[in-house]
Amino acid sequence: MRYGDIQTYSPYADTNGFPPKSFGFEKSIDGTIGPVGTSISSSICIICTRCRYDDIRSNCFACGIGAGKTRLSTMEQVGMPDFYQHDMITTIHDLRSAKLDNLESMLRESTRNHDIGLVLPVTASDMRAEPFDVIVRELAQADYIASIVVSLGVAPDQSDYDETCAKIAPLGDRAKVLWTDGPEVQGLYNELIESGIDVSVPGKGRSVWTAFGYLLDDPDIETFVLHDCDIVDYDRQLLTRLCLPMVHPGLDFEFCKAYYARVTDRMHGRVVRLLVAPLLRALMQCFPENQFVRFLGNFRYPLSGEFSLTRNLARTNRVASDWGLEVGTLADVYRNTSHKRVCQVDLARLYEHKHQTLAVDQPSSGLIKMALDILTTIYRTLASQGIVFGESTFVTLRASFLRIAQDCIRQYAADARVNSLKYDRHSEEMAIEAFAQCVTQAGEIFAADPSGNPSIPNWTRVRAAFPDFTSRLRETVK
Ligand SMILES: O=C(O)[C@H](O)COP(=O)(O)O
Repeated sequence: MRYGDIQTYSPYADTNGFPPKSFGFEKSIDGTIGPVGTSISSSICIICTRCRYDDIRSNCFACGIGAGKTRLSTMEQVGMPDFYQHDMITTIHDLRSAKLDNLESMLRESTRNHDIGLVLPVTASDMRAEPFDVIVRELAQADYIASIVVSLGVAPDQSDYDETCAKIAPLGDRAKVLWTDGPEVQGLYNELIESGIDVSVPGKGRSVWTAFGYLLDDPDIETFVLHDCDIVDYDRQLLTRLCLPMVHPGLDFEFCKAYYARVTDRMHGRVVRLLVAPLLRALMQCFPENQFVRFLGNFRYPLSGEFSLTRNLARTNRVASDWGLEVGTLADVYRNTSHKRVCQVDLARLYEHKHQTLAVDQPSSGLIKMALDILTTIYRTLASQGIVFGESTFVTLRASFLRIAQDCIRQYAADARVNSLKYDRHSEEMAIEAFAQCVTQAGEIFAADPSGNPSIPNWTRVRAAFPDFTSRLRETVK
C-alpha cells in the first residue's frame, strides 16, 4: 500500500495521509459507546494528553470541560489498533497506552549501565513561559537522566542566564546552563571562526550542536536526547518513550524520531501537512528511484524537534543552523547509519506548541522562511547524491506539488469533518499557493548557491583540529 492513495479518517488527524492511529470504539462514563475520540464531548479536550488515559478530569487545565467523561485506554478499546509499519524504518506505536510507572521502571533498569544526556534548547522568552516550569518540575523526577544541558540562546543579558540557573536549580548538579550568548562561549566560537570553522550563525542548530559538544566530553553518556521547551502540557512520558528505544538492551536503534498529532480543535502542523507531505509525494513522482526521498516519506512527522541518537551519530552528524535542522538531521542519519537502525516513536500525546505566522510577504521570517530553508536543504541533499536539477525540474516539481497538495486538502477536509474539527479550507488553499511559490523560489536560491550556507561541521572534525575543545567548553559551562 502506498500512502497517499487512500483516504484516512482518524481521531488523531494523521498528517501524511497514513493509516489512522487506531480504529475501534470507546465508552463515555454514562455508558454510551461511540467511535474512538467521540466520547469526550468537546474536540478541544483532546489537547489534554491526560484525557486520553482512562481518568476522569474534573479540572482539565487545557480545556476545563472534560468532567464526567472518561476515555478507555487503547488496550480496552474494542477494535484493532494501528500497527502499520513502513517499508524502511521501524515505527513504535502507542498500542497499549503503557503507564508511566511501567515505562519508568523499564528505563531505570535499562540505564543502570547506560547514561543518557538530555539537551534542552531554549530561548530567554521560552525560559520565562509556563511550559518551561512544567518541564523542570517533571524532569526533577526523571532520575534516569544522567546529565541535562539547557542550551540558552537569544538571551543577551546576564539576567537571562541568572534566571535560567535559578529555574533549573531543582534539577541539582546534573543540570547545567550553556549560555551560548555569554562572553565565554562566544570567545570559544570566535576561536573556531578564526580558524575557518563557521559557527557564526546563531539559532537552535548552533545551540544543539554546542550542547552535543558539551555532552561528548563526558565519556559515560551513550545516548543523546533532545526536545523543545515550548511544549504545552508536557509530561515526562514523552521523554521515556523517546529514550526507551535507544537504551533498552533488547533493542538496537541508533536514531529515534518522535511523532505525534498536532491537533487542538483544528489541525496544526501546517508546514508538515501542506508543504512537506505533498512535496515528498511530488519528489517521488519526479525521482521514483531515489531512496532518500523514500526514507523521508517513512517519517510520520519529519519536522518534529524531538529525537534521540547515539553518541556516535552525535559526533558524526553535521547540524544545520537554520530551519533545515530537522530535515538536515534526517539527511545525515540516512548517510551515517543503516535504515534498519532508525525508528520513530509515537509520543502518545497530542502536541501543542507556539505557532508562527505564515506571511507570504515576509520571506525572511515565520513559516515562509521555514519552508525555504527546508526546501533548499532537501534540494542540496539530493544534489549531493548526484541528482541533476535544471530550471524545468523546479517548474515541474511545482506543478506536481500543487496538484498533490490540493488532493491533500481534500483529505484533510474530510478528516476534519468526520472528527468535528474546525477546518478553514480557504486559508489552507492560500497556504499551498504560498508554499508552491517557495518550491521555485528555493530552486533559485539553490541554483545561485548549490552548496549553500554549509552546516556546522561535525564534532569529529572540530576535535581533530582542537582536541581539547570540548573539555574547555565543559570547563566554561561549569
Ligand atoms: O510542524 C509544522 O508544520 C510547523 O512547525 C508549523 O506548525 P503549526 O502549523 O502547528 O504552527
